[in-house]
Amino acid sequence: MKPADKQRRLTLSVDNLTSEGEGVARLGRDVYFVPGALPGEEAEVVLDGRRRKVWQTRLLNLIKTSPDRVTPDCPHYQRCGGCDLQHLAYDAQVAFKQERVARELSRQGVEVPEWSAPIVAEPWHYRRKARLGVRYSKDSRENFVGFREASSAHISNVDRCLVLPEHPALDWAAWREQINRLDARAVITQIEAIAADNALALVLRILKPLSPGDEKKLCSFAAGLNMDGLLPLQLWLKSERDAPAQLLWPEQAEPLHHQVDDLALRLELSDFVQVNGAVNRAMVQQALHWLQPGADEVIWDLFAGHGNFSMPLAKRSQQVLAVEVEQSMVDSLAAQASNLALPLQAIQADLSGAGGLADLPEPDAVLLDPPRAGAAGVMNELIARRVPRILYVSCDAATLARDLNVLAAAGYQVRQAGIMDMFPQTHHVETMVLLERKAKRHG
Ligand SMILES: C[S@@+](CC[C@H](N)C(=O)[O-])C[C@H]1O[C@@H](n2cnc3c(N)ncnc32)[C@H](O)[C@@H]1O
Repeated sequence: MKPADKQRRLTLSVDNLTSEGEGVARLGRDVYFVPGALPGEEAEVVLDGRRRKVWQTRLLNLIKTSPDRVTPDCPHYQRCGGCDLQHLAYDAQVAFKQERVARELSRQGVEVPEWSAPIVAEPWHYRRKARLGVRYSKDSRENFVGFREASSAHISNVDRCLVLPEHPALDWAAWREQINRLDARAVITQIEAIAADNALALVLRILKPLSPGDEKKLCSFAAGLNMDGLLPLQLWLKSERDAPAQLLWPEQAEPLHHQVDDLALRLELSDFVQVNGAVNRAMVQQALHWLQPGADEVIWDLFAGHGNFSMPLAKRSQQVLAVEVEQSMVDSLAAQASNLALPLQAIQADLSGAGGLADLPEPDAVLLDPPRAGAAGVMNELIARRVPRILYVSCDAATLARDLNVLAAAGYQVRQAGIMDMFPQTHHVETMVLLERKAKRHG
């Protein structure tokens, strides 16, 4: 890009959104991405570089606005890298996500007979797990507590995050002040919040052990944040990435759990947990309803985590095999199933290949819920085993479409599909698809 281009201002008509929620405009043969602009809007922009034949731009001014535009509620919206769709009305966010997943599947030639109604819940204060960065600036002698900025690795201060639960212990301005009072103000690098159903755990990452004086200050701060009628607080310290966290306050803490399908599922601090409790509960119910696990059936739950799907499945079926790569989740899932005398076997295996599945008994149905990279490593095994029903839960529409395309080529048909708005105010979307193996025609 020539220096003169960098100054170039243009007026563009936005007619679409990228899968990341950025506006798309076309002028002649050129394509422009306009972050922050919506379809139907006319935007004055300045060019910001060219990547893979697409012009990146910076929005200067809106000449015409969309009726779907709303004023973002969060004062940190422009800088925080988190909620990138706050300028779009909530109903329109859901419609955009639905349209985007449908487009992705249809581009891969995957036919969906009918889309179920999206699963939605409260669009704010839904997030039960988040990690905030903490940084001490020697120059200004102040602490920053917040999220990483959208366009850099900087931590910008956040006072309150509107997608986290409303709780005094999640007042980051108060934490900033508190950390500034500690001798160890430069030693704390991160705060992780985990809002379970029975307690709110905050885990402070520290580079060095705290002095007894600092520990005392933190304990009395935590005690002041613990109020009747609110989730009880737990304060933990974690010194190294793989070291277990140590409880600092109170002296004893209840194990964390969250409610799914009448089960209080045990949650360890490091476990993966679906971030939106209400959407998760509805998602698990929909999965059970669509998959219809039979009492005499063998079900595989692949990428099982801490048993979000496999424990409810094990209440209904003869045998559930839950496969997960993280040994800690496998161990705690096995212990829980055994305590409740549920017919669940937890198996540690890396599913980037299908080796771990070779010795498992034939499944009547398989539920899989992989990370964003998808489940390419297990597709051939599912096809070779001629699994009759497959329920695929995905947080990435592109890898979902890729994997469904492989299953469709092997004779699977989509029976039901629907999106779940697990991450309101962001462009992220969760999708559930039920597939069945087509019966072979005879004669
Ligand atoms: C999207 S989470 C779903 C977890 C669980 N189904 C739930 O609903 O909470 C994906 C899970 O896959 C696990 N995972 C990631 N890569 C894996 C791999 N290569 N093999 C097996 N499990 C893997 C992660 O540890 C995580 O628990």
